[in-house]
Amino acid sequence: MSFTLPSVLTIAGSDPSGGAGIQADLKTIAALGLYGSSVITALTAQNTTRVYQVEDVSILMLTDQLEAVLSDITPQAIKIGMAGSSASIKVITEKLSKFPMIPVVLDPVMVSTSGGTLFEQNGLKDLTDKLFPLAALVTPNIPEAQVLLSTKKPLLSKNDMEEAAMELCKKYKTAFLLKGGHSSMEANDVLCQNGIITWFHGKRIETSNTHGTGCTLSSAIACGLAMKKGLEESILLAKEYLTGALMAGLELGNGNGPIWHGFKDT
Ligand SMILES: Nc1ncnc2c1ncn2[C@@H]1O[C@H](COP(=O)(O)OP(=O)(O)OP(=O)(O)O)[C@@H](O)[C@H]1O
Ligand SMILES: Cc1ncc(CO)c(N)n1
Repeated sequence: MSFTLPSVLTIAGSDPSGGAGIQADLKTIAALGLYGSSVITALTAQNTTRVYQVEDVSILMLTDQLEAVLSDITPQAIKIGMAGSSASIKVITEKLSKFPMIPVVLDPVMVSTSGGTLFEQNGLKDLTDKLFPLAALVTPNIPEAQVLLSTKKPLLSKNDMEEAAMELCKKYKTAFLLKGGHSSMEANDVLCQNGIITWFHGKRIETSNTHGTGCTLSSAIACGLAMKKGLEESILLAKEYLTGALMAGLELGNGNGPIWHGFKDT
């Protein structure tokens, strides 16, 4: 008996400790029952405690990876995480613009949970000018939203988050899910789509093992879109999966540990 599966492509950086980046994305996609392919933008040497080193793959290698995957196992949705340099962003934009019908979820990764820099700010203009217009959804956390809005305002209250999501939506003319993991409230995320605000409520789980939560959420949303679910339903399902993976209570590593992507099977 043969079968096929919807496929999700992740374009992101590698995390050798397995909790974030490409590794988190592929685990999420497999756990949700879809086929995952991956294009690596950068290698990182990191673990749950810190980022040791970051090295972009060559532009030629990035180009060939994108061509190899897109010409063969064309995905039904794409997640972009750590985008790499301005030059990488240009290649990704050029290749993806040939597939305008594939929905893109863009996680504008800037800093790791452990505090390491994963994106050079001089690439910011290319990220926002070139990649944002390709995205069906952009998923910043609170510090990333502050950078994108050029503000130091704390964005801690419900009202602050709603206003920031609205401003992001207006400024960059696409949908934004502002994630509340870094707020002092429950783990609530706010969506602004076409000027309409929708909240996604999540219970805050008392843990410091949150390495890769953002990567997991964005790739899970891409899975929903690949299954032809609407944006709101995809976010709801992604939050539910992420909450389960956090609640599983995995303890690994000496820092902000990973979550358990395989919790559904145990
Ligand atoms: N302690 C927690 N309990 C429940 N949900 C959480 C917790 N921390 C974060 N989340 C959820 O995880 C998702 C990612 O949010 P967060 O703001 O932490 O993103 P991030 O900083 O990009 O993640 P990452 O750690 O991968 O860089 C959001 O849906 C957020 O609500
Ligand atoms: C490769 C990579 N992408 C994203 C993040 C953000 O969690 C990380 N720590 N590492």
